[in-house]
Amino acid sequence: MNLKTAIQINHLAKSFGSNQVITDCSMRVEQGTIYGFLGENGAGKTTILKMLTGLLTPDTGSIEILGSDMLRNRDKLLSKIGSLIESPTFYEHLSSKKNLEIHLAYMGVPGISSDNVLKLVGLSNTGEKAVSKFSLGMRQRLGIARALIHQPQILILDEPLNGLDPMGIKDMRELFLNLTQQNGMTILLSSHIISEIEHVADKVGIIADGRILCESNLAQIKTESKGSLEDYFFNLMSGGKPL
Ligand SMILES: Nc1ncnc2c1ncn2[C@@H]1O[C@H](COP(=O)(O)OP(=O)(O)OP(=O)(O)O)[C@@H](O)[C@H]1O
Repeated sequence: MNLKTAIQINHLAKSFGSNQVITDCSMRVEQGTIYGFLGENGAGKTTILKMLTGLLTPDTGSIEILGSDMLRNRDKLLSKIGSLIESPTFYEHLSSKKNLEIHLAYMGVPGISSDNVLKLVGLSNTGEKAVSKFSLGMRQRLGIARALIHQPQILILDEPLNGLDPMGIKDMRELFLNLTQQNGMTILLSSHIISEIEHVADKVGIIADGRILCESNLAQIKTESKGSLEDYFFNLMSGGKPL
């Protein structure tokens, strides 16, 4: 099946001062699929996800989202993206529902009801509780809810499973699979939990020292490397050859 492209980045580079952290990175994420983005600490995952969501500007290279140039059509494209990058910030004194309603009003689109999206992420019972009293996992769930409420076509999630308990991780796995399979959403997510990427991803991209080492379908990795994604990842990190 020939799937349409949701995200295409070409030859992206980014430096902070004299430190080049992203070098000639190209990636392709197909519509309606889950792309798992793996790499060690400091490899450059967040920097790429920030460039995709307009939080950083690349020095060179291009980003196309849903067929449009991100750098030229940033505002229009941002309404089609939901994102959770690093620790989300909220209006701490307000409830989860109020936080979501403010975000939806800011996005200026109809979206889904805050009650429905809170149910999706398992936060229905938080009522009037201020976000300042939320645990790390609850904040992460609310961050995912905020990424979803305006019904984006693309979700970009940087380590969304951080702080979630085992049940929360399982719930999110099911939510991500449902969002792609039932709503046709495209999800690009980074995680250090390789087994979680293995559970949900259609395609995997691995980055090291700011360079994409490989981009392959998970099924192909499993068949051709004759092992788990974890084996493949560790082998690559120790200098093994990509597929
Ligand atoms: N604002 C910044 N100023 C200077 N250097 C930065 C900045 N942001 C990131 N870096 C550097 O860029 C490199 C890549 O960082 P990045 O956060 O993208 O990695 P990562 O793969 O997301 O890591 P982690 O898994 O630890 O979150 C690191 O060397 C980091 O120190």
